[in-house]
Amino acid sequence: MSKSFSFHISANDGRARTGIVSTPKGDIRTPAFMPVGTAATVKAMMPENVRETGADILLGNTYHLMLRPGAERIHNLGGLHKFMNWDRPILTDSGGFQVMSLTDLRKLTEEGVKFRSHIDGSEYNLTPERSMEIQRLLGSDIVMCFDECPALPADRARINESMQLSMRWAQRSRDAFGDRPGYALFGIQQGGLEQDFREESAEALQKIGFDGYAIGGLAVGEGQDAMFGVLDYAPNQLPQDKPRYLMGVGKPDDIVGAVQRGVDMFDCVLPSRSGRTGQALTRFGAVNLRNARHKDDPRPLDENCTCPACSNYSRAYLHHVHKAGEIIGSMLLTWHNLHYYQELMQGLRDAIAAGELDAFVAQFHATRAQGDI
Ligand SMILES: O=c1[nH]cnc2cc3nc(NCCN4CCOCC4)[nH]c3cc12
Ligand SMILES: [Zn+2]
Repeated sequence: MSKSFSFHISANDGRARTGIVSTPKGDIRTPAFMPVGTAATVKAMMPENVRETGADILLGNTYHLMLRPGAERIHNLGGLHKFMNWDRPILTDSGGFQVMSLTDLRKLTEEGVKFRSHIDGSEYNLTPERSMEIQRLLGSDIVMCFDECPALPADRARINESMQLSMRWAQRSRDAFGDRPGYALFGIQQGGLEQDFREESAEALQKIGFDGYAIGGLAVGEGQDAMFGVLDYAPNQLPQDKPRYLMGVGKPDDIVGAVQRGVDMFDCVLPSRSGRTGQALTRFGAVNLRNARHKDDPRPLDENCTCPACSNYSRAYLHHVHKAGEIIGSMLLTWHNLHYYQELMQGLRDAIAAGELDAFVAQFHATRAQGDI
């Protein structure tokens, strides 16, 4: 186990890279997908089973945990790893994005964001300094800067104003984080869909200096074409020897396209959230198990998948338990979806290492074009 935080790239294929992020809590194979453990749990999954799907790292949400059960409480109980029984790396977001997307009553100033809890209405004041303190109390291994992610569409003036604020907050986050060997602080690039603002943001972040760099401000409704348009240049604006993390992404084809463009780390609620709604994410694309066409189907969801859902149950059973609202329905499809995502990441890592990414991507799209039979 490494005592410090480091990133080693073992192979490149075009702009894509594969490697290892080493942390004192364990290694993270990249390209990596981080399951989202919002309220100290990856919903419907035991942590040992999340590990079984192949996850090296989880994401925790500062906003949710600060409201309930509280950062000081988790700290006093031994920290988030002990609290949720996950002893490998945890990345926590800074809370800013959730405040803006989950609360109505809020006030944004230079200082930070004042808001009322969506749970009990109590008032909070989240600043770069408080966000760093919360993530330290949680024991997060990779801490995210406190930033502002502007809602799109927004005019250039608004995007620039928001990016400049986020850069000032990045400096305050860096100053408040302090010197914590073994723990990492990632900066977050902003700038909307504007290449010049993103360049300016990347330069500002590099001047401050971070252990990794996230690409923020995307997956906020701009659509895949616009997102890929930004990814055609944004990863290259960031240091090539540090991890690049695309926040909130995404669907399997989003991830494949972003890996091709040089992104190393991902997080998204999609595989776990859709697992609870009866949507399976497979090699063939999305399959809605609530659809009546599965009612009498004795076949597995995917005969090539080795997850418990595909190994031991029929489509008919998955259809039944989702229609009946049985808890096992969420368990099985969440497990399958996370297993599929990790299998996709492993396939990408292997393809990059073998210099065969183009062939892998062609096969990925060809299989999806067949659709679900
Ligand atoms: O700039 C950002 N800064 C800090 N956190 C973020 C989180 C983010 N999450 C998304 N998109 C999430 C999209 N999800 C897709 C699945 O359904 C729920 C929403 N975009 C994001 C941007 C940022
Ligand atoms: Zn499966």
